[in-house]
Amino acid sequence: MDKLLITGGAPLQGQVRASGAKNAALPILAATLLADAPVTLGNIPRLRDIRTTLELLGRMGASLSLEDGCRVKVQPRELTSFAAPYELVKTMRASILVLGPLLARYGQADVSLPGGCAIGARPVNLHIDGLRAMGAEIHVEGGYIRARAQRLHGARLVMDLVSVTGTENLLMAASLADGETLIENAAREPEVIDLAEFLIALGARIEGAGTDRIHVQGVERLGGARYEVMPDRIETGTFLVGAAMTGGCVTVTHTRPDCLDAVLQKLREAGAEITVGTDSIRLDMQGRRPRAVDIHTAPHPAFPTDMQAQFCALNSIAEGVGTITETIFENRFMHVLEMQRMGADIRIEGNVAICRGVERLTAAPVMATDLRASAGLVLAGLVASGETLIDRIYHLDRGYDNIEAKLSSLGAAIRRIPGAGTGANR
Ligand SMILES: CC(=O)N[C@H]1[C@@H](OP(=O)(O)OP(=O)(O)OC[C@H]2O[C@@H](n3ccc(=O)[nH]c3=O)[C@H](O)[C@@H]2O)O[C@H](CO)[C@@H](O)[C@@H]1O
Ligand SMILES: C=C(OP(=O)(O)O)C(=O)O
Repeated sequence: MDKLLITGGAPLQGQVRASGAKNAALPILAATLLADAPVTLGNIPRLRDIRTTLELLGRMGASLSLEDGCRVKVQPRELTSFAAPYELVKTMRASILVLGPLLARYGQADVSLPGGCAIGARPVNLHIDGLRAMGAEIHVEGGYIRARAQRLHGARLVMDLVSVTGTENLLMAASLADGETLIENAAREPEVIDLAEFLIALGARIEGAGTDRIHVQGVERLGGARYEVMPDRIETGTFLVGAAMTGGCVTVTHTRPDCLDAVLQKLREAGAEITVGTDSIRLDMQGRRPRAVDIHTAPHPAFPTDMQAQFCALNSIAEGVGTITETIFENRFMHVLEMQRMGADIRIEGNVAICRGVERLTAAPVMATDLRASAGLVLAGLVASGETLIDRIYHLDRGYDNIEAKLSSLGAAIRRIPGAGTGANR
């Protein structure tokens, strides 16, 4: 297994380009199952989850080709399999996203219960309940969701709680269902809007994406389209936090400032000077130490849980005390234990982490436990004195496009140490 070795101390300086968003690219790739004409997708990030998804769709019989590393061409073809097998999707949460499209277009799906980051129980009851309300027969047995439907029909779906992939699955299914669907208490995440815009480009009739009430009028067929995936707001935010923690100055280009309001607000509170352009964000810390901030994660447009670990890292070296309240996932403080090993003064009380900033973290061997925990540890390593060795970075490779090259280009001393049989990890 590959590891990352980071020598802390260098301020991040310069310009870095945001990649396409993992959490938009994955549902959009799943949605190509709905199209009956060629699709070309641009701005696909180079990530392990993307490769897994391409392999999954390929094994089902879909014809996909990856060009220049970031463009995917899909030719319409009848599928030969409607299964997402456990051995392939066990590492990836987003595999659940093929359920809605397979049912809506082919009337059958056998999808392994998804894996992904171990940050909580993460049930998929809302996906299943919604599809049942649209006429599907669904059994969960042997770790698989086995679903069948003649043709899905529209329904009024009231989501018990806000679910991003739940909303996305139901949105895709409703696009080809018979009649009208209303999704109430829908997720408002920008990635849901991106998926809706892609579906609309294919010919879907969707109104209200980005609000908590999405209205879909099912159509008979969906055609082809060319579409550019939105930039990754979480990757963008991660680089900005890195700049804030190291007292540096970084401009992230090819990004979407409008999707990062809550994060930018917290960075300003931490003392950063932020300049927003049309598609760029510049953060200048002018060598200052950040001030600790209070964070409360919640569905968009509130503060994203996927930025929580990075702000935990920031608070760990900030001036003062900051509390972090995690309301989305019940087990998303795994990074705290590792940061404590680096000298962070963080106490966990239920779903609140109370961080008292220390002057300096000290390097230690640490273990990445999930994707954003890994990102938090990388940021901690950038400011720790000495050499931090991060193990199990396959989590990081699921969601960050070449993070060590991008951070190196900003002046960080970071390098990958290939493990035995390497290359396969990335
Ligand atoms: C691939 C992808 O886009 N992943 C993102 C997506 O995950 P994901 O879509 O899995 O997260 P959800 O929005 O569904 O989860 C929110 C909460 O709802 C619960 N829940 C969800 C579905 C369900 O059927 N039943 C249920 O109880 C979950 O356990 C969690 O506590 O949104 C999360 C919340 O912004 C992000 O952290 C993930 O990066
Ligand atoms: C939790 C995440 O990913 P996933 O839902 O794919 O596990 C994430 O992107 O932070």
